[in-house]
Amino acid sequence: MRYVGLTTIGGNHITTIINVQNIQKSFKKQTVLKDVSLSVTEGTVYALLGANGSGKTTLLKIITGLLKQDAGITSIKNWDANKNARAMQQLFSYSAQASTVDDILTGFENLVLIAKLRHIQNPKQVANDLLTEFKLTDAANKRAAAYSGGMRRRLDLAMSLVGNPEIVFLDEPTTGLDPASRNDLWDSIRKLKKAGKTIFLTTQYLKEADLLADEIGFLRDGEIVETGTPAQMKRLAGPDKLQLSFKTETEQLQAASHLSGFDLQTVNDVTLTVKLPDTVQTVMTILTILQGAEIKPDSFQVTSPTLDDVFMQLTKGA
Ligand SMILES: Nc1ncnc2c1ncn2[C@@H]1O[C@H](COP(=O)(O)OP(=O)(O)OP(=O)(O)O)[C@@H](O)[C@H]1O
Repeated sequence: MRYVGLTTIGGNHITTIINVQNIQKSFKKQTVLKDVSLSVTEGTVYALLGANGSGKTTLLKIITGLLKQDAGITSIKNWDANKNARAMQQLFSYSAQASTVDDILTGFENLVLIAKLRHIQNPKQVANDLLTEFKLTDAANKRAAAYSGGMRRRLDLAMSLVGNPEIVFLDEPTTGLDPASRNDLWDSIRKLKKAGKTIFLTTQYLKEADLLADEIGFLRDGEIVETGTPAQMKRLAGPDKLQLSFKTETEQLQAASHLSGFDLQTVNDVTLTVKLPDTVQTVMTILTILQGAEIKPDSFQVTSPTLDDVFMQLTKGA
């Protein structure tokens, strides 16, 4: 087996498994990808973060050989998508935004069908194992049409794992899911990583990238404008904030004077925000100070930086 970019750090081999160099792609006159380069290390999770229409799906399709680039090179384990498509496709699964689940079939039948199409031995056993793994055993014999959005996405992911691929590509795996289903899917993705798989996912959610990824690439205006670990990205976006609302302006002013040692901003006559260098600890300290001063906020909430905040930071830096 050939590898790209094999290096050794402290006795451990670090292997670049996905390599993308200077990719360009336009649709007619619209340039979608100007010049995209990235690499993904074997056994890690890479999150490609970007807004609607930034070109995430286009890049994913190019890396997986579903779409041809205008210029540049991509490879998976040194197989070039345009020259070695068949060999390369054995290595990965691709879970697109549009589900491949067949509504007329049950969850079990969907999995068996895929296993048979891929000439997997013992398709029923494979289907049952995946149903267990993705907590779908109780719904195994229900038609997929009756599945919730979260169950359907889990089934879709299970189907993509038939054949045990080394690399899993997921295009916006949790878009449209409710928070509970999103959490379930995140758990499934973490398990895949623990099982040693390399995962390349696209997302619009900074939080998703933060929770799952080892490395994040931020795609904007056809380029990766920032790359880094979740911690580095979050530093770029700024800290969490505590928003405190009071019943009266007097209370707000009193609170502000007691909290003068913090990084405060006045939103309006009754609302303050406080930057939180260490979210939990700082919130506890602030509430303790207010309690000591007998000032009770009318309401409070912690907000985390959003993709918009990262955008704003990156725009500032541009
Ligand atoms: N086959 C195509 N023909 C013409 N334009 C296309 C085609 N595929 C994508 N585009 C355009 O390329 C741009 C990027 O689309 P893409 O689907 O890659 O973005 P995305 O970041 O995945 O967006 P989303 O988060 O909405 O899925 C969009 O403006 C889209 O309309």
